[in-house]
Amino acid sequence: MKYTSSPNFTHKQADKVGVLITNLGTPNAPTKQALRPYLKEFLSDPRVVEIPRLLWWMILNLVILNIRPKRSAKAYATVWDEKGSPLLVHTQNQANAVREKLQQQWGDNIVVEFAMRYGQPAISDTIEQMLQQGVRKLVVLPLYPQYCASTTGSTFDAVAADFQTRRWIPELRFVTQYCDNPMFIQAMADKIRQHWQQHTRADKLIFSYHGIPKRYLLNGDPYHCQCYKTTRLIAENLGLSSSEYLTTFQSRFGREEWLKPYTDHTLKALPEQGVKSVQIVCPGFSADCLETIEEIGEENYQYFMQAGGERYEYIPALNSDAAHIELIASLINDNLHGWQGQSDNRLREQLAKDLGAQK
Ligand SMILES: C=CC1=C(C)c2cc3[nH]c(cc4nc(cc5[nH]c(cc1n2)c(C)c5CCC(=O)O)C(CCC(=O)O)=C4C)c(C)c3C=C
Ligand SMILES: [Fe+2]
Ligand SMILES: [Fe+2]
Repeated sequence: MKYTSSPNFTHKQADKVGVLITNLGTPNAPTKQALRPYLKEFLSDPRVVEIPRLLWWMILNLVILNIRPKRSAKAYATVWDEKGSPLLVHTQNQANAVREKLQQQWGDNIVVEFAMRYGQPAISDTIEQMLQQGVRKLVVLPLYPQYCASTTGSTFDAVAADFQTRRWIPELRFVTQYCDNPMFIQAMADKIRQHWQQHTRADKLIFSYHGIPKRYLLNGDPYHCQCYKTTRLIAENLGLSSSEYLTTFQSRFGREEWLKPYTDHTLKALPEQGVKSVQIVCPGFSADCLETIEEIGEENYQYFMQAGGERYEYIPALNSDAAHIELIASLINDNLHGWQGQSDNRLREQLAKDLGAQK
């Protein structure tokens, strides 16, 4: 059979609304053996590395996958704890909290799950599980505040690839970005204010976002623009003047030029310019992960201090903060219009009765 069917379907089954929260994904363990398949899946995605396939296949398989797994495993080992990868743990906690909140509001006709674009739990397995529970309307919310083809676009590809295999696809709503959502901006600004209250302010506030190749921006990706918009709105909310903050881009991969200014270069240069204390915040990451805990919290801390810096603080991601859960629930509620009512289910119940009566 070309298309998968819906074997458990009965006419009596109530239609459910599904909410699928996604993030990037993480290896199963901080080991070379676990890093290899994870990096292979991630870096084979043509949305992530836009290089002619044959050339990239050779570079990836003959060079990168022989070097990077060991190096990355070492980095992951520094952030891993007894519960596992921070990204997985935070995403799981976010989904649990959002589920509790939305089910209080809408009852158990709403199904909330999370999945990862790469690794587990996989998007297609999770969609399958949700459809088995009777989900006929699906909201997908990738937890990337700024749209990027490599992350958000790729998540859409994974959902679409799953649908291509199905006979009966659900209704779909897909959130592409929330870089300027007032609740997001407020939550980020409040997080920074709370940090200031506990630690006082530093000379500069640095907004560091994950980079992408500059070529993607020149080819029309809105990510760079949306990162700057997020920074501007948070800075306005905090009443900062332009000399009090900077936007930078971290986590370069490969040799080509990425979005500038680079976070590491900036931090190495600031002490010489008289900036001895900095606070770093990463509004592109909805959960703390390797790139914030290790790269910003440890690696870049070393660069700044070794260059003559005196004080360096990382302000954590929103993770499962109450304001973040409120924001996520609100983004979902914005996408439930016309879906939350009981009318569909009443119609279905009526239909089931009618069919019963015909027998
Ligand atoms: C937040 C948005 C992200 C963008 C944009 C992004 C682009 C991007 N990333 C790579 C390569 C790697 N990224 C890695 C880790 C990683 N990346 C993001 C987010 C974005 N990436 C997150 C949240 C994480 C952390 C995952 C975790 O498990 O904690 C890695 C793996 C680690 C390593 O080996 O360094 C790679 C590789 C590219 C090429 C890219 C291009 C657009
Ligand atoms: Fe990345
Ligand atoms: Fe990194």
